[in-house]
Amino acid sequence: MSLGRFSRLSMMTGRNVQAAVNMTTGVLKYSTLQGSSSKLAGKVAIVTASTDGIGFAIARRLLKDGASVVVSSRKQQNVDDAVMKLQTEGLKAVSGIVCHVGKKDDRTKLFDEAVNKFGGLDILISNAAANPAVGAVLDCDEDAWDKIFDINVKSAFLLSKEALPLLRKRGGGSIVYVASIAGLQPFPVLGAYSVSKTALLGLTKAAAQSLATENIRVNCLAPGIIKTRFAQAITDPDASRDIALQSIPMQRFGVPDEMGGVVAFLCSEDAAYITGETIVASGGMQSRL
Ligand SMILES: NC(=O)c1ccc[n+]([C@@H]2O[C@H](COP(=O)([O-])OP(=O)(O)OC[C@H]3O[C@@H](n4cnc5c(N)ncnc54)[C@H](O)[C@@H]3O)[C@@H](O)[C@H]2O)c1
Repeated sequence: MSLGRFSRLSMMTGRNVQAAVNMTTGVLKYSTLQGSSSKLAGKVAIVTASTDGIGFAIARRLLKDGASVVVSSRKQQNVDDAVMKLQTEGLKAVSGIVCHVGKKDDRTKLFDEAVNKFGGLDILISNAAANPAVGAVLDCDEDAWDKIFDINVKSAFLLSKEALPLLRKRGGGSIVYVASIAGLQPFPVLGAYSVSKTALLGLTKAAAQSLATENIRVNCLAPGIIKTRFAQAITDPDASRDIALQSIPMQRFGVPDEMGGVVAFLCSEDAAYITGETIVASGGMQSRL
């Protein structure tokens, strides 16, 4: 039967299921969206900076696994485009709102969106990051240092704090910080950024300890070099690409979907006994602290 004879209906019984009806026979045929499961069915997630790159891939994977997801970033147009793109893929349980993670009002609206659209919150993914300074850590000027720590660390801390009442209401939940392999082994040219990511490893452990008895798990993803706009300066020019590839045993850069899979695992029941951990996904790049 050719697909052309079917009209596609999305969202029949769940977010992971595509339904197609044969217009001649009226017979309904269901198929599961590629790479999807229902491991996160009934869960509500917020992903910051999720209209592009790793954040978008995380949002898409959580949706495919059955969660309802609020996507966000600083520009309304990017939010609208991301929501449209996901809905076009049949992932209808998505909502979007502008959120600059450094602005309290925006964070409040982000949480309100999850509550108003989907009834609560189970999963917080803190993914936003800024890096206005390139160079050795002690060459970083104060303004750049403050911006890096405001966005990469303080916002992750505040988002977690503000999410707690909602997670507690649901009897538990999952928080995942997106750090970097540079947080374990500083990149010389990303000095201050690397230190900010090291702080997230500490926040993961400290928050996980204090929330462990409340069924709220806190974990961290440390990506290696992943092909996104953020990493273009490394992955695009021939010279830097070749040098970077030499440091990766798998001899290739990661792709955002590979990060989405790790985060979805950390948020799922498969990771029910995992908290306070950082998972490095780097193609084997050396990582130590
Ligand atoms: N791409 C890589 O190689 C790589 C490696 C390790 C870690 N990471 C981390 O992964 C995460 C996602 O990065 P990416 O590679 O997808 O690049 P990206 O540029 O798509 O993601 C970073 C996002 O953060 C957003 N952002 C910056 N300031 C913000 C603010 N105040 N409020 C809301 N959003 C803000 C940016 O607009 C951008 O969309 C980041 O935390 C980054 O540090 C990326």
